[in-house]
Amino acid sequence: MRFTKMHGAGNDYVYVNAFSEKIEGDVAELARKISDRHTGVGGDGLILICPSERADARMRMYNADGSESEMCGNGVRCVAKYVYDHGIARKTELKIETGRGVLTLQVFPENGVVTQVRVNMGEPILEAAKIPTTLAGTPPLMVPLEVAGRTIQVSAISMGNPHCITFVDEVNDDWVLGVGPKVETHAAFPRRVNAEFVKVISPTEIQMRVWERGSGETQACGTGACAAAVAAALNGLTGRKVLCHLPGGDLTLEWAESDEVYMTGPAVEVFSGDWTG
Ligand SMILES: N[C@@H](CCC[C@H](N)C(=O)O)C(=O)O
Repeated sequence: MRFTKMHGAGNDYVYVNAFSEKIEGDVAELARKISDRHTGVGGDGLILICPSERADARMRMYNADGSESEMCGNGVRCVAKYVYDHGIARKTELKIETGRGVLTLQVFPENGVVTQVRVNMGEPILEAAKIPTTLAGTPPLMVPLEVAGRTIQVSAISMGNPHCITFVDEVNDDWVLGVGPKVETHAAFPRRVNAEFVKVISPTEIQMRVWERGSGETQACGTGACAAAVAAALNGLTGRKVLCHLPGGDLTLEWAESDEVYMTGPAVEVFSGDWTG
C-alpha cells in the first residue's frame, strides 16, 4: 500500500490516498501498526484521503491508538496540500469533507507546490452536552476540575472534537505529561478529551503544548489551537486574533465576527513509500 508521510507544524501523520489505494481489513489496527515509531512508519496517526460526493475529497483520521476522531486541523491542511499537489483537484479553493461537515480551505502554492493553507474551521461548539462534557456552562469557562490530586480551572470547547484548555503560568512537563493523560480520561469527558496547556504571552500571542486524545503529546494540534484561541478570547485573556507558538511551529488563529474560526499554517510532505506490514 502506497503511503505519504506529511506534517503540519510537526503534527505528523501517515496519509493514504484512498482514491487509488484499496484499504482493506481493520483500519483501527492498521492505524496502530503504521503509527508505531519503532515497528511502523511512525506518526501521530493515520489519515485516509477518500473520494467524496460533496467535496473535492473526504478526510478520515485515526489516532495512534486506532480511535477515529471527527476532526484534525493540521491533518485537513495536509489533505488540501495533497489534493492540490497530487492533482486530485488543482484549485486554490478546496472543499474537504470531515466529521464536522464540509470545510473550505485556501491553499497557497509556491512554484506549484503548496506551503501554507488557510482553513475555515467553522464555528466553535460551546454547548456542554455537545462538546461533550458534564462540566457546567455554555461553554464551561474556568470551572474547577479535580485531577491528579489538585483542583485546576479548565475551559471546554469543541471544534468538532473535544478540547479541555488549562491556562498556566508555565507550560511544562508536569502539566502536559503529568496532568494531560488524567484530563484525557477524566469522567467529566464521556468521549475522552484533548488537553491543551496554554500560557498567554500577550493579547495577540499564546504558547501551547497538547496532550492529544489517542496519541499522547504531539508537536501541535490545529483544532486544539483554535479551541485555545476561542477560550482565551472568551476568558478576556486575548483578542480574537492570536499567534500560537507550539513545539513544532506556529499557527495563526482568527475568530471572525461571523463566529467562524480561521486557521493558517504550514503543510509539508516528507516522503512516500510502500507499506508491506
Ligand atoms: N492533531 C489534530 C487532532 C487529532 C485528533 C485528536 N487527537 C482527537 O482525538 O480529537 C489537530 O491538528 O487538530
